[in-house]
Amino acid sequence: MIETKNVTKIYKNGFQAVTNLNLKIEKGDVFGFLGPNGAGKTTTIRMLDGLLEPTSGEILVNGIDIRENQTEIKNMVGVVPESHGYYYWMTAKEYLQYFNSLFHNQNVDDQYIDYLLQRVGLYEKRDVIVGQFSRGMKQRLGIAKALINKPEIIFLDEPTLGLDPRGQKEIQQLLSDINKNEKITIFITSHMLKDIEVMCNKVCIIQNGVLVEQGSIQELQKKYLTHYTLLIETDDNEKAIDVLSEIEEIRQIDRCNEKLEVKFVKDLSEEKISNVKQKMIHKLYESGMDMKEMSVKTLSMEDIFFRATEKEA
Ligand SMILES: Nc1ncnc2c1ncn2[C@@H]1O[C@H](COP(=O)(O)OP(=O)(O)OP(=O)(O)O)[C@@H](O)[C@H]1O
Repeated sequence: MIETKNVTKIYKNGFQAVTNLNLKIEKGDVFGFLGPNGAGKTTTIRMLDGLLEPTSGEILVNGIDIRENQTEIKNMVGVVPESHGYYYWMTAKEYLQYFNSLFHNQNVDDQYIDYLLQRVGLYEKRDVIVGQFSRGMKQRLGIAKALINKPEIIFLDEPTLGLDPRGQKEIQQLLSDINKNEKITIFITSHMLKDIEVMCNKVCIIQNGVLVEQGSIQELQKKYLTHYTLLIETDDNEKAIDVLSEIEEIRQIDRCNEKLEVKFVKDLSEEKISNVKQKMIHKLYESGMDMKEMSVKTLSMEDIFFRATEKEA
């Protein structure tokens, strides 16, 4: 749906914020765009939604170069405004009516505006001025604004910034619902890695304007968790370390709070992994111990982010 080919942005002062970026966002994705401060995320999102022109490279939306058919692109894309984009003296309803009037081709009626207000949970507040809205309410209104032209994709730059945990969860839920029910593709930048983990099926990590990783969260977990690792708990973890260390397929055992992190040697087949697990249970049992808990360790988005960005730093 959106593809960038070698997109580079050099600002007027000569600073190169983005270098040869190749992104691929498919229809239906919730695409998480991550990177440390100053990595080039806002620069990229502004180029994708047409607010900033790349210095070189191409941005294709459904195969169309965004420079070639700006009106069509404008109708396909919804942008959630940054906080300073709000019109404080308008009511929520007037605000949406105003943005609707900007889309001459595709004017929708008041009923749709009411529907949108309901969709984002602001119908009861439709006649309250935006200046009196909390941050979370403004963010929800921004999402309604992005949906006014019935877009195929919406862009959000840090949608949960400054929201309390409940507000963050509400926005996560709203965006996930919009993706599933309205089938809208979502492109999101966030430093809240939990947001990304909960919502996104695909992520891209950039650093210093250069792409470091792109793929599904599962693909990245597989890539960065090089050794199959179990988290186990026994009734005597110290003794268990001695007993399990005798198993040749176990490479390392570390204490991890109440648990033990048991790392297997690399490249074991599924069958072999299953055998090793049996061997562990058996050995513990022989030594008079019980396996109280056993689970497979997976990497969090935070683990992946740190590993991906420290490699390049
Ligand atoms: N108008 C500009 N002129 C020159 N340099 C700029 C301009 N805007 C941004 N930059 C620089 O480009 C780099 C990337 O900025 P950008 O805002 O895209 O990063 P970001 O990943 O969104 O950062 P953050 O997570 O802090 O929001 C930064 O070093 C920034 O200082």
